[in-house]
Amino acid sequence: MAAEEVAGPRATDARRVVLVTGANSGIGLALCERILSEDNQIHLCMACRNMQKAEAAKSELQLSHPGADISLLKIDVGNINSVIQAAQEIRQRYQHVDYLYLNAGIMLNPHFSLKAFLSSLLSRKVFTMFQTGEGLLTQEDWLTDDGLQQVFMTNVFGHFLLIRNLEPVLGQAGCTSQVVWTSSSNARKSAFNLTDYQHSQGQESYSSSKYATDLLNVGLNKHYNSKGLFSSVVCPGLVLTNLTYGIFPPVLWTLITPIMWLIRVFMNSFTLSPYNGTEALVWLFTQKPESLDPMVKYLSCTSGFGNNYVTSCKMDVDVETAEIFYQELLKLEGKMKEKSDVTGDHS
Ligand SMILES: NC(=O)C1=CN([C@@H]2O[C@H](COP(=O)(O)OP(=O)(O)OC[C@H]3O[C@@H](n4cnc5c(N)ncnc54)[C@H](OP(=O)(O)O)[C@@H]3O)[C@@H](O)[C@H]2O)C=CC1
Ligand SMILES: CC(C)=CCC[C@@H](C)[C@H]1CC[C@H]2C3=C(CC[C@]12C)[C@@]1(C)CCC(=O)[C@@H](C)[C@@H]1CC3
Repeated sequence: MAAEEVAGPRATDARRVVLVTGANSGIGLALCERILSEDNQIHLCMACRNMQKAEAAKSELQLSHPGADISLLKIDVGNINSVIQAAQEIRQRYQHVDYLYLNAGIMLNPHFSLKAFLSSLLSRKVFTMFQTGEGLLTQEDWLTDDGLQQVFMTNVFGHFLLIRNLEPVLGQAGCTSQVVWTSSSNARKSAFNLTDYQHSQGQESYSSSKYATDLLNVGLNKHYNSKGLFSSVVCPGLVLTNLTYGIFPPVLWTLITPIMWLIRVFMNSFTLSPYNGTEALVWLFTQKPESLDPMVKYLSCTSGFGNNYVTSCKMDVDVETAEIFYQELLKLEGKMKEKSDVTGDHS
């Protein structure tokens, strides 16, 4: 194992540990950069699935923050064994994880509906459409090797398993931990179904997974606040990253950038750059977790003049549904554990 992989704060070390999933690009990488600027005394753990990309991102950060204490961790949140192994590694490395940014996420092969776009453009729904993307996108989805829906596994369940397996290092007496999910304003109740929470039937797996994230946030706060673990959800706004380059190619986004700057005069959700998009995530880093509202989503916003700020909006979730969903996830966790025990798959 490389020296940097065993490095990390020990029992006597007062440095705060910040772990970010999907840290090698887009919002995750910008978040790492901004958190190091906020506090250069932290220990940053970049949790990524591709170690080559992770090394490149780490080198980039060390150029802008020489001397920063950064380590890498391999995790594929779309794979159960990888999550369990990564959690084991984290428990060995750290006594306590102070911030857990659950940011890795995917939208598989999105299809844009020009017809829906044009009809919304001429309707009263135009603002909602630009803010949430509602009705404009459908996506594909497929099964993982574990037999779960890929988008659900990556965006929701892999991260849930990570939290469950990190219990010993999250939220200890007198020492809280904060979990921050990169959710989305694209989360929609009507795209989510408790009887098909993996979204195997529909074509809006992304909306469904982000709504599931919002529900899970409520469930986690209910079950873990008393243990010192606090969870929040954030929407970074529309940000140009590899995720949005799956909708249109970069050149097309570049061509419509002046239009998007114009839209931003009327809509604060067009944050556009990863730096702007991380505003709410960085703001949460500076907040007392006990003061946060589990029923709201924190939104990164950028004004027409390019100033960043944070707002919040009440989520369309109810505690009963959140609890039922939470129990479903526990059942699924048990089922997957049983399956791996039966197959003897402990790799
Ligand atoms: N861009 C936007 O407008 C918005 C994005 N978001 C959310 O922000 C988050 C970050 O996305 P964004 O920065 O835009 O997109 P990027 O594609 O740039 O970043 C996604 C990150 O997640 C990683 N990732 C994907 N799948 C896995 C996996 N199975 N295991 C581990 N890591 C994985 C990617 O790694 P790799 O490089 O190896 O693929 C990458 O580092 C996502 O959760 C997304 O849903 C929310 C609202 C708006
Ligand atoms: C700006 C112009 C003239 C055209 C772009 C139209 C759409 C491609 C665009 C409008 C609103 C966008 C949007 C998203 C993707 C691209 C749009 C649909 C998201 C769904 C991307 C991922 C998210 O998580 C959401 C927060 C975004 C919401 C807005």
